[in-house]
Amino acid sequence: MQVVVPYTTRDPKSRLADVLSLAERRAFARAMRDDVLDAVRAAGETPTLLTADESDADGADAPAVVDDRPLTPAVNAVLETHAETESVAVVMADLALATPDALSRLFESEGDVVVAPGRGGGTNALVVRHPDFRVDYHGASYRDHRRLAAAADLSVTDVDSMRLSTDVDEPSDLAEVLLHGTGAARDWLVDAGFELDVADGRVGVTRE
Ligand SMILES: Nc1nc2c(ncn2[C@@H]2O[C@H](COP(=O)(O)OP(=O)(O)OP(=O)(O)O)[C@@H](O)[C@H]2O)c(=O)[nH]1
Ligand SMILES: C[C@H](OP(=O)(O)O)C(=O)O
Repeated sequence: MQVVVPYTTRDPKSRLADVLSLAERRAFARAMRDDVLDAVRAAGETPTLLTADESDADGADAPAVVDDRPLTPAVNAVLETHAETESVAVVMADLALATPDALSRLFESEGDVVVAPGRGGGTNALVVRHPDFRVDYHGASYRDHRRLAAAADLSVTDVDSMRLSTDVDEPSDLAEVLLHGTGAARDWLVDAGFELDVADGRVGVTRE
C-alpha cells in the first residue's frame, strides 16, 4: 500500500492564527506531521510525504514527493500514478490523535473507497482501491467523496474513529490534543504553555 501524507508549511493552520504566531503554527504543524508519520510506521506501513516545497520535509523521517499545486490536484496526481497497481491511502498530517490501531483499522477496512470522515465535513483519511476514483478536497469533501464514488459505481466504507475524525483546525481542537494526545504535538502545546481551561464548566484551553 502507498501511504501518502499531504503536508505544507505555507501559512499552515491559519484557523489557529488568533492563538499561535506563524512560526508557532509551523512548529506545531511539524510536530503533528511527525506524530502522524510515527503512527503510520507503527501501523506497519511506510509513509511518503506529499509536500508543496522540498523544505517541507526537513527533519522528517520519510521520503517526500514535491508537488506545488493545490491539495486536490497534487493528491490526484498520486492516484493517477499509483492507484492502477496498488492501494493508496491519504492520511492528513494534522491528525494529532492518530494511533497505529486506528490507522490499521482504516488500512484493513474493505471497500473500493474507505473514508475516515473529519468533524466538520472533511475527509481526514482515505484508502483508494480503484483506479477511477479522484479526490475533491475542501468544503463538505466527505459528502463529495461519497457522491464521486457512487457516480463511479464504487463501494464506500466509513471508518468510525474518534481519533481519525479529530483534525486539528480550530483553537477548541487544542483541548482534544491536550486530553487525548500522547506524542510530539501534545508536548509542543504543553511546552508552549497551553493547558486545559475548565473554569466555566466547559472545556477549552488557556495559555500561561
Ligand atoms: N502538499 C500539500 N498539502 C496541503 C496543502 N494544503 C493543505 N495541505 C495539508 O493537508 C492537510 C489538511 O489541510 P487543511 O486542514 O485543509 O489546511 P491547513 O493549511 O493545514 O489549515 P487551515 O489553514 O486552517 O485550512 C494538512 O496536513 C495540510 O498540511 C497543499 O496545497 N499541498
Ligand atoms: C482537506 C480538507 O480539510 P478541512 O479543510 O476540512 O480541514 C478536507 O478534509 O476536505
